[in-house]
Amino acid sequence: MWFCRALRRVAPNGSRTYATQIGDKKVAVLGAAGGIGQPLSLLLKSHPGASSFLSHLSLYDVVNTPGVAADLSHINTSVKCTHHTGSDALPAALDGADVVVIPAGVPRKPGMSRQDLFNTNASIVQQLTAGIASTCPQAQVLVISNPVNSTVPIAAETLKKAGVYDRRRLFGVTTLDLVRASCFVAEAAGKRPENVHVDVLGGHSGKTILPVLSRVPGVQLTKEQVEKLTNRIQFGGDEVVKAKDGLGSATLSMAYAGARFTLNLLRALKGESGITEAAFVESDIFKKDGVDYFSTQITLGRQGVESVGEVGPLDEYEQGLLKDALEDLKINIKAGVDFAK
Ligand SMILES: NC(=O)C1=CN([C@@H]2O[C@H](COP(=O)(O)OP(=O)(O)OC[C@H]3O[C@@H](n4cnc5c(N)ncnc54)[C@H](O)[C@@H]3O)[C@@H](O)[C@H]2O)C=CC1
Ligand SMILES: O=C([O-])CC(=O)C(=O)O
Repeated sequence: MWFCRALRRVAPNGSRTYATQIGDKKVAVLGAAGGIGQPLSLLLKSHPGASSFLSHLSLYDVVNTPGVAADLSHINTSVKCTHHTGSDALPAALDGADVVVIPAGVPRKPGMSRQDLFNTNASIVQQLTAGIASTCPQAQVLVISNPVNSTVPIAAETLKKAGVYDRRRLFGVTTLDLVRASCFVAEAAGKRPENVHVDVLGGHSGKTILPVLSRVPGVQLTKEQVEKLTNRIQFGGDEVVKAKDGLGSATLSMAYAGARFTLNLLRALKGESGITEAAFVESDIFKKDGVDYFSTQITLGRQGVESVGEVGPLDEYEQGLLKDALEDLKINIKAGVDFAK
């Protein structure tokens, strides 16, 4: 499993240890004091193998970072934690960062769509990406802030304006959709979630989320199950928003998903090969349809995106879902591009 795979070694006596290599990467978390930022930072600081590739966790927010950093710094791993509060402190937070993770912005309340967050979060992502462009233009940028289908194009346009855009270094984090899909499909099929992999393509909201349930290894589902599960995966975020009843959206599962993506990227940047994750990245697959960003499985490497995977075979039902996904994606992406211009 990803959490234990990183740099683990089995000693001759059978005990499990972690490589003693010292990490040299700096990760900046922007929005570090928030519902996602805090547990995400905890998972990065406390991961048993993290100090083998991570040396510095830089915690940035507009409020409360001293407390988060003081608290995390009492965890006995070698990852250094620093805190930076307010926009004047952004350059110091980003200085020398190899990876920047952005969970800054407002979450949904019941009755809202992710696109309803656009007015607030678009300018937050734009401002933070402009900071990245001027301070750490070579960094890998992981956008969590919603609506991801629009905030990723905003980040791309902002980096392009500054002349530092490289499609290999910008990701919209869609990992939570795959994590959820594993849970829901495993539950329906009577399997262990750890052993179920579901490809989820497209974007990160409603109908733009396209779970490929026709090719889950070792799982056969009825038509009725497929339709029910597809809807549950597409609207899984709403379940959490409803359950939290006004107190926000998914934070803990998102922190888990964000940490998984970040740690896998760090392993790839260090030179480990064959690491794949899904992410919403610039992709040529549907450019002919006016959709410049799309999530498929990608291979990660020393420069970030090494190669973008195919969509693969889809059955008739999934082809219908794809058509709907592309329609919505085109609108969401255009909204982001127009805003940034
Ligand atoms: N990509 C995905 O799968 C998911 C994305 N999200 C999104 O992540 C975002 C954050 O969610 P939560 O952590 O629950 O929200 P939150 O409100 O708990 O935390 C957000 C943090 O961002 C900070 N912030 C606001 N403006 C900022 C700025 N200009 N610079 C730096 N920090 C700033 C706030 O002070 C706060 O600490 C939301 O937009 C949410 O919709 C949530 C779950 C899953
Ligand atoms: O639903 C939301 O607003 C948060 C989110 O993106 C998710 O949980 O997938």
